[in-house]
Amino acid sequence: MSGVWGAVDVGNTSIHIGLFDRADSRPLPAPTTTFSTASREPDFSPWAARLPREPITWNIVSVNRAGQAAFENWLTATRPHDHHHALDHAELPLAISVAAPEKVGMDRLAAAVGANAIRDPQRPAIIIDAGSAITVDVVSVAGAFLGGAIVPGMKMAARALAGQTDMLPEITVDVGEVPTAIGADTLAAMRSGLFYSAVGGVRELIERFTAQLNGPAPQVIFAGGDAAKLAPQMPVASVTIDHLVLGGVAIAARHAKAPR
Ligand SMILES: Nc1ncnc2c1ncn2[C@@H]1O[C@H](COP(=O)(O)OP(=O)(O)O)[C@@H](O)[C@H]1O
Ligand SMILES: CC(C)(COP(=O)(O)O)[C@@H](O)C(=O)NCCC(=O)O
Ligand SMILES: [K+]
Repeated sequence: MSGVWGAVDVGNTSIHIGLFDRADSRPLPAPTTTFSTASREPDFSPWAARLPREPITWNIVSVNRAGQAAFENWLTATRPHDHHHALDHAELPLAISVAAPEKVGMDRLAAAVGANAIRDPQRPAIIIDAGSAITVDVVSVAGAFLGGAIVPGMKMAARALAGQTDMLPEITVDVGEVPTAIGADTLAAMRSGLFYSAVGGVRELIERFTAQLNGPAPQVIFAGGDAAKLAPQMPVASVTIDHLVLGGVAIAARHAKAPR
């Protein structure tokens, strides 16, 4: 058995992969190596040379079946001695207080596992995973996943504007760019609308979740490709943890009864 395990987060934009040291006993383990590739037509080859020779066991959370199949096929073809396992909600060390836990995205649940490992146990947490979609979710003071909200991500909203109009082009909202609110041309107006509607949406959801929880102030935790754009715009303090989902997967692997 190798001293590392692999964690894989298959989202709708990216496949994020991390290697974890099995001896990492921190509440939220951090990957020693990470690699990301596009979910659509992923290319794992740049990474293959960096993997140890010994067989690795991979735990996967996926919300994109084609991306998951591409990873599993690559593994079978190039690393036939490795094992892979797609985690199920029931395998997570997490109470899931919704009627249909099997329907919740495993990335949302793995992020909740990660959040539970780092939050103040006296406070609930609000988790914003700003990826293809922006999910804003809650774990209670007791650590249970309560659900949340799902919003189109900025890139998705930009594609929708371009795809469903005649005159609007497809634009990107670049990292580090804080648009002028009053856009003086089409592109500037789109940039403003995409950015501030995402900012405002997340802010409103944080406020409403906080009011509904009606207890100690929630801790706010950001993750995902657009976290760096959104977190600085919030009126509340937050932390951004890039490896929240992968770390949650590593915790699940650590808690699993059978050695993986
Ligand atoms: N280099 C990049 N490639 C693709 N998307 C990026 C990049 N940098 C930031 N993003 C933003 O991050 C989002 C995807 O985040 P990610 O966490 O990879 O998503 P998912 O978990 O859905 O796969 C995109 O919607 C886009 O706005
Ligand atoms: C909400 C999501 C699309 C987010 O996916 P992502 O942005 O990480 O690619 C994904 O978690 C999903 O498909 N969830 C299933 C439905 C649910 O969570 O209720
Ligand atoms: K997401």
